[in-house]
Parts: sequence; structure tokens; C-alpha cells
Amino acid sequence: MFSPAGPDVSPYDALLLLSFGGPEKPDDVVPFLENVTRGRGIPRERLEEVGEHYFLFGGRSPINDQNRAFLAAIREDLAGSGIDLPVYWGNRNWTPYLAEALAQMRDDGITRAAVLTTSAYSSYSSCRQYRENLADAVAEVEGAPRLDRLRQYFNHPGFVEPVVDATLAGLAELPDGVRERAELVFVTHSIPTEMAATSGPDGDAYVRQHLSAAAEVTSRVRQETGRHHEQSLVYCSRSGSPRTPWLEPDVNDHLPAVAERGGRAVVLIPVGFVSDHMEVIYDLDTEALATAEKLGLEAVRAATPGVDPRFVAMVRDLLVERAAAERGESVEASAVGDLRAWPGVCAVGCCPNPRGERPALCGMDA
Ligand SMILES: CC1=C(CCC(=O)O)c2cc3nc(cc4[nH]c(cc5[nH]c(cc1n2)c(C)c5CCC(=O)O)c(CCC(=O)O)c4C)C(CCC(=O)O)=C3C
Ligand SMILES: [Fe+2]
Repeated sequence: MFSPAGPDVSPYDALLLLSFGGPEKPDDVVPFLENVTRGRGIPRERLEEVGEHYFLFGGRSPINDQNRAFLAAIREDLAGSGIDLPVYWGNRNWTPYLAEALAQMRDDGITRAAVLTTSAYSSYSSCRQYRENLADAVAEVEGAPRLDRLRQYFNHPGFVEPVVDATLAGLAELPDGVRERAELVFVTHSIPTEMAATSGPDGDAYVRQHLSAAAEVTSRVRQETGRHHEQSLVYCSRSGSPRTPWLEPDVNDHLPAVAERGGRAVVLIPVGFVSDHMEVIYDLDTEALATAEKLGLEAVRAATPGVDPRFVAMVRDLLVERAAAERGESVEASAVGDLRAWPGVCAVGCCPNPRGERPALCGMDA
């Protein structure tokens, strides 16, 4: 049978999906939380509280099933595009662990893989920490393949467009009469303000990237509806010591402000999350929607990109783009909004580890 050759993805012989990981049964919850917070100084009460969020959902995080569905969709998309490339999966904090994936890749004869993380933005937590985990796992697994982390994709059209459609769908769900003045509330994971200030090569990348993605979504929504909706960027999942400042306002403090100024409806847009993680199903669907109800605000939570075909195709686009760049070809990197496509190789010293420097892969200094 004739099968058309797809785009050239050499020098890569595999793709690796790198994610956070999450518990899958009640007995996993405490050991998972210990993995995530080792040496992080998270207060005991916060850990117990977060444990309760997981127990409320049967001790099972949605994140692994989301990744299984994402993997299946990526494999189908690559095969359908004539790209014959094995796809592996490894997590930072729960099984299947990254080191296990690397050992399997080595055993399968993989020598060089592109890595996609399920985190779209720059900061220590969302970027360098993944790069440190890559360095640790490569040090642990003898003969591990060479790894190139694909660029941050907060402004890739394959990420932004599904968020636009999800926002439009959210607006459509609101009752006539309040929809027209609904506010767009973009929500992301809070991080310490110091971590935010030092994110990216020039600082403040975490917030600037989110503001750029949010502005692009709002402007495209306006093009579709002919109406400008007020927008804001707010935060969820604050952790750490109460004495350490984190990005604010929390979504639950922002909603009362919306109600106070006469707002009647909001669309909560989890722009910081690529799929329905615990933060989305607990912090937004459970907590923030309850806050809105108490305030008498109509509220809808917009869908995450998940397995939207455009988001899945983005993975292929980033892979093909980076492969061409690695072959020394000039490439057009897709990006929307007011920031350029983020560099594929991180700058020296960007997104520093607040606890001191550790080895990290995929940077100019690696
Ligand atoms: C920026 C960011 C993202 C987005 C980028 C990305 O996706 O990477 C993210 C994602 C996630 N965070 C997750 C879970 C947790 N994060 C914690 C703690 C922390 N997160 C932080 C930041 C981020 N986290 C920070 C600065 C801490 C403090 C401790 C530290 O400095 O590391 C804790 C400990 C308890 C607590 O303190 O809340 C848990 C359990 C899950 C899994 C969810 C699921 O199961 O579906 C996911 C996807
Ligand atoms: Fe987190």
C-alpha cells in the first residue's frame, strides 16, 4: 500500500510527553504529595487540605487519564500525517515516572527525542523544574537518549484557538441579558511573586505570557461577538507559607469585586492549564463556582484545550519546527498575540531555582 511520507522529523526518533503526574487511588495521595513537596516547606495544613481535594474525587487525579487521551490523540495525529514516530510518556511526580520512560526508550534503541511538557508558560515551577527533572533522570538512566524540550506554547495558535472557542461556548451558555456584559476571568496557578519576577530571560515572563494569551483570546472573542468583555487575570492554588507573597488576587477574592461593581456573570477561563487537572476540577469547578453562586453571579467554566484537534496538531507543528531548526534549516515559528514565539533553548540563568542552582537540561548552559 502507498503511504505518503510525512514531514521530516529527523534527527528525532521519538517524542516524549513529560507531565506532572497525579495519584490514581486513595493510597497514592499522601506519597504523591510527599513527592511533590519534598524540601519545599509547604505547611502541614495546606498538605492536608490539598489531600482532601484529591479524596473528594476518590483519591484519583484526572491528570493521568487526560494524558492517556492526549497520547492516543497525538499518536493518531502523527500517524495520520505520515509521521512514523514512537511516543513515550513520563511524569515528574508519579508513575509512570520519567526515568522509567527513559529506560524504556533506551531499551527500544531511541537515541534522540523531542520533549513536550504539559505546561505552556515560563517560570521555575513550570519550566526549569521540568528541565532539572530531565537532568536528574538522564543522570539516573545510563544510555538515556538525548533530549530537546519543545518551546513554550502559550502563544501558539493551536493552544490559543481552542481557548477562544471554549470562551465563546462559555458565553453562549450564559442566559440572555447577562451574557452581553459577562466578564472574562482568566485563571492560572499562583506562584511566589519572587518566582514570577525572575521568570524568563528578562523577568516577569510568567505574567506577561499569560496577559498576552488572555489579551489575544479577548480580542478574538470580540471579533466573533462584536462585543468587548472586561477581562482580568487572577490566580488559584496558592500554597507555601502565608508569609511568602504569591501572585494575587485569588479567583475567590476577585469574584466579590466583580459582584460589587455590578457584574452579573463571568466566564472562568483556566488559561494556565492544558487539560482538566485537579486545580481545574477542584479550585474552579468546586470552589470558585460555589463562590460565584453565593454572590449571585452567573458563572461558567470554559473548557481546557485537552484533546482539541488543533491542540494535538500543535504538538506535531512544534516537533516539525524544532526538527527543521536542529537540521539547520530556517523555520517559521507560529505565534499569535504581541509576543514572539518563545525560544526552544532556554537562556542561561532564566527561571532560577529559588533554592539554588542545580543541573538542568535544554538550556544554553546545559
Ligand atoms: C506554575 C504551576 C503549575 C502549572 C504548570 C505545570 O503544569 O507544571 C502547577 C501545576 C500542577 N500542580 C499540581 C499539583 C501540586 N502542586 C503543588 C505545589 C505547587 N505548585 C506550584 C506551581 C505550579 N503547579 C508551586 C509553586 C507549588 C508550591 C510547591 C513548589 O514550589 O513546588 C502541590 C503541593 C500541594 C500544594 O501546595 O498545593 C500539588 C499537589 C498538579 C497536579 C494536578 C492534578 O493532580 O491534576 C499540576 C498539573
Ligand atoms: Fe502545582
